[in-house]
Amino acid sequence: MKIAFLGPEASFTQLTATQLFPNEELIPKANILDCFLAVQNNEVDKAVVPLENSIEGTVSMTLDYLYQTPEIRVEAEAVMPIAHHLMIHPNQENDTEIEKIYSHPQALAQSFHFLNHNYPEVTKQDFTSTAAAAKRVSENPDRKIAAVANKFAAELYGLKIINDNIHDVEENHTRFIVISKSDESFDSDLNSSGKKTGLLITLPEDHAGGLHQVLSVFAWRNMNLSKIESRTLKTKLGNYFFFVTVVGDWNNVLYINSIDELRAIGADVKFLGNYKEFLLES
Ligand SMILES: O=C(O)C(=O)Cc1ccccc1
Repeated sequence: MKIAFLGPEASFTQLTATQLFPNEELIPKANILDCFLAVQNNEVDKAVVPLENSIEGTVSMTLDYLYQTPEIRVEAEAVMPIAHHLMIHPNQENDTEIEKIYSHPQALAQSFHFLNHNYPEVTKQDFTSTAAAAKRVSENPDRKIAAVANKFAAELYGLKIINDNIHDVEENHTRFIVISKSDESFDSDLNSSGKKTGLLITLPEDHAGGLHQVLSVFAWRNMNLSKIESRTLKTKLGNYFFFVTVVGDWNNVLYINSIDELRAIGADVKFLGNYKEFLLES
């Protein structure tokens, strides 16, 4: 089986994909869209992409492509502890005046206060992943640049860690999803905290109590929501869709009928799947 992931090697997504799929062929992709396209074009069977972080929140690209690619579903979630380190090329002295710091925007945001306090004048530049940033630093031994990435990236790309554990909140976790076109969910012996269901909901038309009506479909059935996030529909300022997750199995008629009731009140619903949440170790 082929599994795409947000690469290159030693990205946090690869660490996650390796734990979920230790015996499968893992294929690095340059960005999150390419992971979705690889699944859509049947180049791979599944892909692993980041969905949200406990400090920085949702990875909006992932939500957007879930919405924009109707045939793609979610097979599993995996939550992984995240530690960021600042690293430079070993040719550079430890006290080098760093001129630029590269990383994934989520990693720069998760380390914002540290970087702002210790490297206030240094330009921060977004990269497609932490590992891509580390790789770029390794390819430029003469430049005064640094990357925010994990310790495996430091090791793989031969970089020297000059500040470790620079994430602003010690408790830092990222949730990843496994996407595919399959209706089946992914199972494994890994630690799991249980099942949940992902839904994408668009409200009928703007009217008072519209969102309340949608939420009441879940409330009277005693369905517990663990996340609700609005995201722009990109049609017009002020138009949104909602990403909702419901705790538990999807095996009783009350839960199953909730989709019909949502559609009956005029909402558009995409069922992303009923899947396990796995808890990984770094
Ligand atoms: O950039 C990476 O290595 C990723 O896999 C995305 C990411 C970035 C920051 C925290 C968790 C995941």
